[in-house]
Amino acid sequence: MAQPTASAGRVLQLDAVAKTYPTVGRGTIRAVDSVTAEFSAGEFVSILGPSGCGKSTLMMMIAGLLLPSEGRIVHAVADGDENRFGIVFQDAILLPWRNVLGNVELPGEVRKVSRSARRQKALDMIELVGLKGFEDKFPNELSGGMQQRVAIARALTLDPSLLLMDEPFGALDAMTRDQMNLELQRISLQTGATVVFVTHSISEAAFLSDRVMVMTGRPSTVKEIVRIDIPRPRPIDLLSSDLLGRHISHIRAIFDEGAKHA
Ligand SMILES: Nc1ncnc2c1ncn2[C@@H]1O[C@H](COP(=O)(O)OP(=O)(O)OP(=O)(O)O)[C@@H](O)[C@H]1O
Repeated sequence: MAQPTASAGRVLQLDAVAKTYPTVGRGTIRAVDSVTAEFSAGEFVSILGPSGCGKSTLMMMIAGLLLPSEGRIVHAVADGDENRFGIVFQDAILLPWRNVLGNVELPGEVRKVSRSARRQKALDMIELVGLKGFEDKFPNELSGGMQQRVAIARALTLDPSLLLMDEPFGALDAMTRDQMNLELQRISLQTGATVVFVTHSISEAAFLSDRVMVMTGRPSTVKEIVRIDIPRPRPIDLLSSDLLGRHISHIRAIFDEGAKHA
């Protein structure tokens, strides 16, 4: 039977997606409730919501790692294209016994990409994330920010059309986080990948995104989608500008209202 495809120009559609978890002896937990949204090619969209509202659950469903209880998720890419996602989590989750090059080459190895092709791609991605010269280092020789760069390089190595990032910079200090935001902006524009980015940080979401999906408290649904109509790339000092400040205040008001929904 033919699979449904996303409408023209869309790489991803969520139609009334919901998730209810069973629990042991305590009934069920409704984590996500009727989320409907569309994502266009090359867009950077943040999912912003209070702690525990169901952001990771939504992300896992988009990645196909968890089935929705209701609704449907439609990807525009051909069915069976296993390279469509790159995923980056809060922890870099690198293999400690492999060096940077070995970690970045791993997805190519798993997919049986030829040795020379996967090595060249890994070297290109290592350069893209600013780690040229660190190919032989092991994870324990790298800072948290550098480890996350390796995780991003690894996620990009199969040319995903969709990059899913679940609080990738949540564990980093503020200055490293600003720097990583700039790097991610550059990388996303350079690769043209659609990025879906989960964060708790209103300013990070506003700075990086074309659109910010503000979620309510649990069960999480879309409170409002805010468009940030400032051309990308954006300089880091935009963070202290009135222009972005107005967007941040607007999002904060929606966020505070949505959190009460819990
Ligand atoms: N496998 C599971 N079984 C039962 N409940 C779960 C499961 N996974 C998540 N939950 C519950 O679903 C709710 C949403 O969890 P989720 O991790 O998606 O939220 P989140 O917004 O990503 O949280 P955080 O902001 O803390 O990262 C939480 O109440 C959580 O306890």
